[in-house]
Amino acid sequence: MFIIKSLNYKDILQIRNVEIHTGKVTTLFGESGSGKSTLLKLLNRLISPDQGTLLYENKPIGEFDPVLLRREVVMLSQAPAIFEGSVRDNLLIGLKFSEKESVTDNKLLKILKEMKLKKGLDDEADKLSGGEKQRIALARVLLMEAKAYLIDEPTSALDEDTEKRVMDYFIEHSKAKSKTIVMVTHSREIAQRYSDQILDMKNINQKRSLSV
Ligand SMILES: Nc1ncnc2c1ncn2[C@@H]1O[C@H](COP(=O)(O)OP(=O)(O)OP(=O)(O)O)[C@@H](O)[C@H]1O
Repeated sequence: MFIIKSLNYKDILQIRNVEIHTGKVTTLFGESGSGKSTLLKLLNRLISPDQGTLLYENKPIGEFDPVLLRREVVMLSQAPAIFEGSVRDNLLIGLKFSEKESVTDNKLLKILKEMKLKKGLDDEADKLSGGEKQRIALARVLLMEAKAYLIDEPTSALDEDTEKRVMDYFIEHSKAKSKTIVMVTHSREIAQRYSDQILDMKNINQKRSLSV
């Protein structure tokens, strides 16, 4: 799905050769500041490389319309965006952005259950806890049925048990539909449990690894 060669972004990231495969889980693992979020932003065309090759579906990513690209390659950033309004509004907003058909309350209730969220669809979203907001954001992304999900520490605010249940569902559901996942985590256990490929950011970022 993505091919990266000799990529350079400012003094932050240098990647010689990385391939991110369709339908697989690729995990970016590494110390704080190693460029994990920067790589996700490159894959979503929020920023562009200074040098090198970044292909999406075998075409330079710069040739894609950014809005259309972001409907296919959906990013969930570290601090989940929660808007004023109800839980329902917040779940459906991704579908609106993608200009996709809305879904029934039953489907929304089912996904809340899978996310282990005991909240009603009419509850106010900005009153939710940090971990609840993360799960709403994750559910919103899942509902979009995009081709790829770029998820940046999506469960960092959850307790271990809830994190495992939510991630089990997210990964199983996505894999069953051949979605591509690129995720950032600081948890070695999460990385090992779910990944088809783990990119050690110290190693792909050669400049940093040489200086270590
Ligand atoms: N636009 C920018 N201009 C200059 N420096 C930046 C920019 N964006 C990020 N950086 C720096 O690049 C480095 C990598 O940032 P990034 O957010 O990608 O790291 P990370 O691996 O995701 O870190 P964390 O695990 O702490 O979230 C950091 O030192 C950060 O301060």
